[in-house]
Amino acid sequence: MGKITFPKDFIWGAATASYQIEGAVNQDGRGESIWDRFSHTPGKVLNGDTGDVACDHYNRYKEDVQLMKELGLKGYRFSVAWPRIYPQGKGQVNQKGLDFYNSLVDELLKAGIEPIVTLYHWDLPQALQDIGGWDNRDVTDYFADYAFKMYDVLGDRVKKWITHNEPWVVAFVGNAFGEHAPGYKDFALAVRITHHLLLSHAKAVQAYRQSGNDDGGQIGITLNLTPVYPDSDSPEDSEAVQFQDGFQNRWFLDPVFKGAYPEDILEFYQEKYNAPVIRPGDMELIADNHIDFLGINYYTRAVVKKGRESGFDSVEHVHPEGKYTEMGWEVYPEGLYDLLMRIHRDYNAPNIYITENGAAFKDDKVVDGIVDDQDRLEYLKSHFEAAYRAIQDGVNLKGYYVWSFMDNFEWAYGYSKRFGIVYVDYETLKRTPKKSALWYRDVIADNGF
Ligand SMILES: CO[C@H](O)c1c[n+]2c([nH]1)[C@H](O)[C@@H](O)[C@H](O)[C@H]2CO
Repeated sequence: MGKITFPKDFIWGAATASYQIEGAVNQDGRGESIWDRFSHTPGKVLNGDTGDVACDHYNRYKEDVQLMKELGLKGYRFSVAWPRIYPQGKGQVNQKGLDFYNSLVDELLKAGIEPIVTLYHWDLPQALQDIGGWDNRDVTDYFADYAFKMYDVLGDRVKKWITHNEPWVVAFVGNAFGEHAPGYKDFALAVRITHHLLLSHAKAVQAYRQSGNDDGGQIGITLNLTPVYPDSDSPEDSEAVQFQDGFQNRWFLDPVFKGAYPEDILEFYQEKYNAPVIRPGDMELIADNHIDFLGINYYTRAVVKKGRESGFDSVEHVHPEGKYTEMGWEVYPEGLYDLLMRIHRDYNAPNIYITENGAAFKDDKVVDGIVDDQDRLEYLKSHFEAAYRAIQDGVNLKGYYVWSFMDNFEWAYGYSKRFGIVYVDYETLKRTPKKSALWYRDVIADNGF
């Protein structure tokens, strides 16, 4: 592909999340989160790593924003730690927590960087988990109250909001697979939680419309969407694709855009798990609170075939020959094009932002003190090209936030996986742009490559 130039005002950014970078977990009145509890539980996180210090962004944010400015970032996606605002999840507000995010937003605006704020990126206040967490329907109201507080405090300057980051991961990885906080292995619980997450999303959108701070503002949700391909053209493999696409993608896309769960998956869940628990009015609330944009986190595709067991959910993942990242995820930029075109075609999405895309690689080659992450540079370049093709074919893609601005706490993998375009030395906490960051700086300056 020759030189490409993205649309004027395309937002080139980078993304992070509170628990993964902030550290300072006991500073300035922050309450405990489910990730504090989970990471401090032996055996849950590789090497016993925790987010206690992470990148110490809470104390180094001015330095980090300065580095973002030097790289020329147009946008920065970060999340608010709910336990910094409401240490008990509700009730007493922690002013020092509000002060931090107020100051961070001011630093970003001074640097000419537009903030896009995620309200929930997995660090639920432990006090709410102690009363059932997302399985307790009351938590949907506590989330809306927390959201309203953030709109009130930051809404005059923050004009792009994301209610949830990846409700599928929150529900299933944390409550069905047991690999994330709070660590349950109960599929029916996970299905119930998906409904409460979507309900809380709708209530947070409603709160935004009522906040009086939504003038010129936009609110959306970020979904981890994975295009699914069949291993063969057999009817069995097509059925496996139908389930996997429904389980991972349509279960969230349909309610958000069409106000109803996909019939095939709903029927399957009701029969097998007697879930979700939907009250009268719930679907109308979800249907009536439209989003202004969809955030898409894209990393890789899925290739599936019918599994050995019987049943709609009998799916086996296939791993084709090709290049893989350190997470074992196939490098498949075409999947981003196919996904964007599908969302455009099937859901007529309003504005779309890629709210996360990036890769973990070994980062073990250093030239003149700079990590020579050519593999990450090429990963990003090929995905930018796929995004560009989608824009040329009519997709309303308005921005791209690379995951991640800097190396950080990679959940159950701890600090063993590096996604950053900026290298973090965890001994000294020194930040050093990698080759990919210096290349990205030029892409941003030229609005293309
Ligand atoms: C299939 O990947 C998921 O969509 C996904 C990947 N990632 C995510 N979601 C999370 O939003 C980030 O907090 C992770 O650090 C990041 C890298 O693992």
